[in-house]
Amino acid sequence: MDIILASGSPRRHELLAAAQLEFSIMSVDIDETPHDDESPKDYIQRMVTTKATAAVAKLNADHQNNQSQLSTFSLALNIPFIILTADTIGVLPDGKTVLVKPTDCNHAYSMWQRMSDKTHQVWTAVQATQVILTAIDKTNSNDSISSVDTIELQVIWQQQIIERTDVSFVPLTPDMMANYWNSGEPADKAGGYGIQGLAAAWVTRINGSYTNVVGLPLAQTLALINDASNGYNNNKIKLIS
Ligand SMILES: Cc1cn([C@H]2C[C@H](O)[C@@H](COP(=O)(O)OP(=O)(O)OP(=O)(O)O)O2)c(=O)[nH]c1=O
Repeated sequence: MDIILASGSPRRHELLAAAQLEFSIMSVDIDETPHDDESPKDYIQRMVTTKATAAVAKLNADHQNNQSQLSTFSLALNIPFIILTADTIGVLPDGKTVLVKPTDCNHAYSMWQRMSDKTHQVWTAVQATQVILTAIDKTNSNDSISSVDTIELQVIWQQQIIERTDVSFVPLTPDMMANYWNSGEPADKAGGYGIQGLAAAWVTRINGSYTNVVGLPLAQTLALINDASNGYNNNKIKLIS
């Protein structure tokens, strides 16, 4: 089943490629600001759902404007495919504080000081959204002239997983934090660090999936993709709308 990874994360591209899966890539741009007092679970589920909705809307809009990425993805009518979206956050030991990408140096320092010499968690949510390209009859019942059928993506199934990994840090000194910020690596990463990069020196141990920390729990994502493919093939999936 064709897969579109709706993500701008180079780490996610690399991880899915490591699974030797064929997939296409598109990016979506959404507001990732957490709501006040939003729980980590509510936030991360909202993120992957919003990214999936934005991806479907972008593909439909491009198609309507005849700039169809659908043709780019050579998607066929009535053949389902999967849109994968993901979101990674840090969660402090209080179980409530969400750690996203740092807005600036001070924000990074404030997160790191609360992670220093402690164990936090990294959560990644992944959503598989199965869509199908269908011809929609837009006949207007108020007049006898039916408009030309249009082709639209319809969601027929979606499922989310959330994977959690414990990550323990060494005590962080001001020099360690300053040097790391100046490396430029923290800017585009949840919690302001990359375990696969220079921050590997900060990690004493993890408990759980390593790829989940990097941004895509690979074994679990492959199981989700299989669920979607097998579900459709075994006619377990009914059209949602
Ligand atoms: C904790 C951690 C996060 N990250 C990255 C993974 C994600 O790319 C990023 C979390 O931000 P996300 O918003 O999850 O992802 P993104 O904005 O990079 O990409 P998109 O929303 O388009 O899918 O942090 C690492 O690379 N290494 C790490 O150790």
